[in-house]
Amino acid sequence: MLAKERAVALEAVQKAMRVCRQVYCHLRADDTEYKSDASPVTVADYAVQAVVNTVLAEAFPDVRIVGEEDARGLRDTQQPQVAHLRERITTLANSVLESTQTTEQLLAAIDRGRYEGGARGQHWTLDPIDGTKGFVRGGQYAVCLALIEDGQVQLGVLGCPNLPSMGSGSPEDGMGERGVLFVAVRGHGAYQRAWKSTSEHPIKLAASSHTSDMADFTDARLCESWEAAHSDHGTAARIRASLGIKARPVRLDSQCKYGVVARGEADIYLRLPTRADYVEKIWDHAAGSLLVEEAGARITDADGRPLQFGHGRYLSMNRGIVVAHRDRHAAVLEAVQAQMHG
Ligand SMILES: Nc1ncnc2c1ncn2[C@@H]1O[C@H](COP(=O)(O)O)[C@@H](O)[C@H]1OP(=O)(O)O
Ligand SMILES: [Mg+2]
Ligand SMILES: [Mg+2]
Ligand SMILES: [Mg+2]
Repeated sequence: MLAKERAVALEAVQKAMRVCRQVYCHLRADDTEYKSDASPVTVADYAVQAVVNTVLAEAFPDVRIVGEEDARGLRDTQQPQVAHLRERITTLANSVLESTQTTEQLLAAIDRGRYEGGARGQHWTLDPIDGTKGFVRGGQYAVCLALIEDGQVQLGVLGCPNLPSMGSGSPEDGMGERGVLFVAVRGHGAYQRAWKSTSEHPIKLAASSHTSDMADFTDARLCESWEAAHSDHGTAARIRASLGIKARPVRLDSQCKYGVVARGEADIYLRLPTRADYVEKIWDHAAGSLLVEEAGARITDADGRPLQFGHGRYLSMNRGIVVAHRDRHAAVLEAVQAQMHG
């Protein structure tokens, strides 16, 4: 069951987490730049994509990768900031790679992520740091790697360096031992494991239906994006009220939200469109979508359709995300549709 792909993906994400830990809360002003869509990208995003793509290419020489970042902005060495970024990326990536790579080799590795994806065959998708805003702000973030075959996610690995291990404090409050690795293989369950050593026994995960009474959502816990620009918090509040949910929402950056649903710490994840022109990217959801499915939850878009990963780099056939335990999903979706189209 994809034993080699699983082992290589875990090794790549563990190395990536070590890069993130070196930079997290130690970002320098010139470690971050802003892309044409005004979204941030840091030396860690680039270094992680270089590391993961290098590890994948060593194991699978003709590997195809749909990665969020590319090296176009890193080639004009006349720019002082570009020279700084190249130097930091090279130092960070080589601090975790087995064999030292030149800057040019690392930029070429970053650019291995330019595959366009599609409905046939096998490719990986990587968000080197999902929730870069959270990473820069000191919140949650995740390294997200998935293997897609004929448009269906078969393997997902989420590295969450700042998420508390099970039950040791809330993801929001910064207490307790931190750092977990989630892994799921289609048909073989969802697991959480320690991220530093692979020896510790993995914990099998199960999403929560939160109460046996299927009609009662009073004690349900809902998670959503920290960033109000990324998910419609107002409509989500109306949906919570219509379901009778009492608790305030847990707001977290990144695909960590899939992890807390998979391990039963949240019951519902809603991601409601804020802009008509925004299309979700496959790297923002592939790994987490399999994790929650293998933990017993159901994931659809806001129209109740399965996520479609076979249309290239974007989830162009889907709008919004609705995740809940498979026995609760229909009732949650009904409440979503009533508020979105009511
Ligand atoms: N308008 C938007 N709607 C949904 N997601 C968005 C929007 N703008 C950015 N994002 C993406 O949200 C992701 C983080 O999710 P979360 O808010 O749950 O932490 C980022 O990958 C970011 O993509 P990008 O990095 O391209 O800006
Ligand atoms: Mg980004
Ligand atoms: Mg992302
Ligand atoms: Mg990203």
